[in-house]
Amino acid sequence: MPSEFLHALNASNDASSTTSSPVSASPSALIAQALVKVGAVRIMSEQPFVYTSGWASPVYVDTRLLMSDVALRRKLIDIGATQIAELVTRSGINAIVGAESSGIAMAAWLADRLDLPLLYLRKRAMGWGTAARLEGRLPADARLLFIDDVTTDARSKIVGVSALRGTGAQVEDCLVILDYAIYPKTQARLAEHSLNLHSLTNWRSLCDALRASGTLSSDVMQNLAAFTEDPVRWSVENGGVGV
Ligand SMILES: O=P(O)(O)OC[C@H]1O[C@H](OP(=O)(O)OP(=O)(O)O)[C@H](O)[C@@H]1O
Ligand SMILES: O=C(O)c1cc(=O)[nH]c(=O)[nH]1
Repeated sequence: MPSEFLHALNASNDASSTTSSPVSASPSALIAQALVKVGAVRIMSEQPFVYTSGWASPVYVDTRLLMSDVALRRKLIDIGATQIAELVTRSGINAIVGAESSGIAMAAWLADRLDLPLLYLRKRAMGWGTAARLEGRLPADARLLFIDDVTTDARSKIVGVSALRGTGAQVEDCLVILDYAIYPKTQARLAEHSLNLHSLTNWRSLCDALRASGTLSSDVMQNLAAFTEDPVRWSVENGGVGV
């Protein structure tokens, strides 16, 4: 992560920065506002962010900041639990798996709220056998919901879900806090692996929340618009990967 960035909005302990949300705001808009409010949306100043996957981007969303704000975290869990409760019942999901590292806290809170067993999936194996990346105990006839913080192109979700399926568990659903939902071929990639991606918010909702915050200059807004329009081209032109 580059050292220079500006926070998109003041941190949440600045009570004067609190803005009321319209009663009709969608869950996606509410989560986006919470991320902006907690200062989780970082916009590049000089150097682009380069994600672990190699994409260069003008934005980095640190959803982990929500962990430390009790009121916003509760709002996140309320919305997340409401959104997935029906899916859990309908699909017979009987355990939740968090992705190391940023998915674990969210997975734990949701598992607790929904009275479901919790496991987490390591990035690398520690131990032996098909469950070497998995911590916790799978229930019988495991049917899992995989939870992570963010998705760009979904490649790491597919790798994670393949590992989970290798244990014999059924996994058809994945939940993230933020799905950028602008990277090409993501839907086709998910469909090819029979994986449904559910998200609590997306980049377009975040853009709306950023715009409403009134903190970004027109140059920054233009740069974000170019990224939104073509994130692959933006990445390549700024030293990141293109596929
Ligand atoms: O490939 P995608 O599905 O689009 O998702 C991108 C993943 O990359 C990041 O995690 P990272 O590997 O940096 O791990 P972290 O959770 O430890 O930050 C991010 O938190 C997502 O988990
Ligand atoms: O893809 C990533 O690595 C990534 C992007 C982002 O905005 N936030 C994050 O935590 N990870």
